[in-house]
Amino acid sequence: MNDCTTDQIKATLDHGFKRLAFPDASLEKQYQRFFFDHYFRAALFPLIVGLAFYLGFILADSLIIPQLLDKSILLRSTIAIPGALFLCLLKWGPHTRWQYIMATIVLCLINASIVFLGYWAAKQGQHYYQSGTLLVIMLGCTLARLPFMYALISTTLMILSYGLIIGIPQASPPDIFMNNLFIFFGVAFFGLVSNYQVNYGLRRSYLQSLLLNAENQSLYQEKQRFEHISHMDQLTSLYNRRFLDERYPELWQQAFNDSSNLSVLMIDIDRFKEFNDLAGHHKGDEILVEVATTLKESVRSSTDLLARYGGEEFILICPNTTLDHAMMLGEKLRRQVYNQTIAHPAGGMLSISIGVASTIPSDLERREQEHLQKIADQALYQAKLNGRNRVESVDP
Ligand SMILES: Nc1nc2c(ncn2[C@@H]2O[C@H](COP(=O)(O)OP(=O)(O)OP(=O)(O)O)[C@@H](O)[C@H]2O)c(=O)[nH]1
Repeated sequence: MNDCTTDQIKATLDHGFKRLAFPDASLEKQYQRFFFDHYFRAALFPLIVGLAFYLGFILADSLIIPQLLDKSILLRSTIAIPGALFLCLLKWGPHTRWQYIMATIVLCLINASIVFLGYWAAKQGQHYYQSGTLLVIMLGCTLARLPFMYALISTTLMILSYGLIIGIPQASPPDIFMNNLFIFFGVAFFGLVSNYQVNYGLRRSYLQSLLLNAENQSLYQEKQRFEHISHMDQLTSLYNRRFLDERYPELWQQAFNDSSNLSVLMIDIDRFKEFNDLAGHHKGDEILVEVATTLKESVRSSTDLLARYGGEEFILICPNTTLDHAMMLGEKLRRQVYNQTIAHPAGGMLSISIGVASTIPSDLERREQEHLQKIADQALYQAKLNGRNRVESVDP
């Protein structure tokens, strides 16, 4: 993206721009690059066909001016062959204004060769060739896809060369010359107006596409933000139950594929009702956040999934973790919370109880997945029965 803000782009679109240039220099530079890569370079194929067409006129030369055929073949191939080679080089060449200058020179040389042929033919009494300039003017203004300034320069040079080569030596009768000149001016005017309009429209479309991109990007970011919010528990900033329900089957599937252990730890704050009753709900909320933060800091966030299961209960899913390791982790978490030495208003320190279950998934049944959580819940119940502030497990 450029340094230009969407507001600046909107302002440029609303107020327009003068002389086919954006007021912002970096935007202008970026557009120039876009124009060259996606518009100017894309004109190569029709231009090469145009050159082949120009070369094909040797056939007409053999009928109209057979006595000048040698000259025509030499002239046309000296211009068409290097011209085509140059156009091919454009395809891979870097973006510099020399590319436009060279394209302008090729167009002017084509025109000059036609005017010279016209000059020689006029000496033989033939004036058909002079209208060839019309085609080249149109080519320069439209198909060549030149920026307006280059189209203007090439068109001016083409008309000038016609005047110098045919007009001054009076190769054609004055009425034919004047008639042609008049038509060339008319065609140049229409061609240049259309070139200007196309270039202006192209710039507007470019700005609109930038705006659209920026809007799409901000919509995408908003979507990501909403998705993130919808997956988070507002109070504790842990994942919520909805995210757990989405992610748990994926972790199960992964463990099933790898034939590895998946462990579930159900974590519950002990005597929390009493805590709330004695210290107040607000203080209870603060403690919930504190415990959640301690748990979060103690687990591997890259692989383990820690979520608020509901109320004062948390769940930790650990992929690739055996029951022994899960028990050790549970013990570590229990100690971390206890060592925080949060005083319980009813006496003693605040603690947590943890129920652990682990299995290597043998199928993908939803019932099986829920079963592992139920077992961990039973283990938690067991920990409460055995006096709280403990870690218990039950074999699934
Ligand atoms: N402050 C606060 N309390 C909550 C929140 N969610 C649930 N609780 C409370 O947590 C308490 C849970 O109590 P119980 O399920 O009876 O369990 P307990 O008192 O912790 O007892 P044991 O689990 O047996 O140790 C209830 O009083 C709920 O109101 C919350 O978001 N904030």
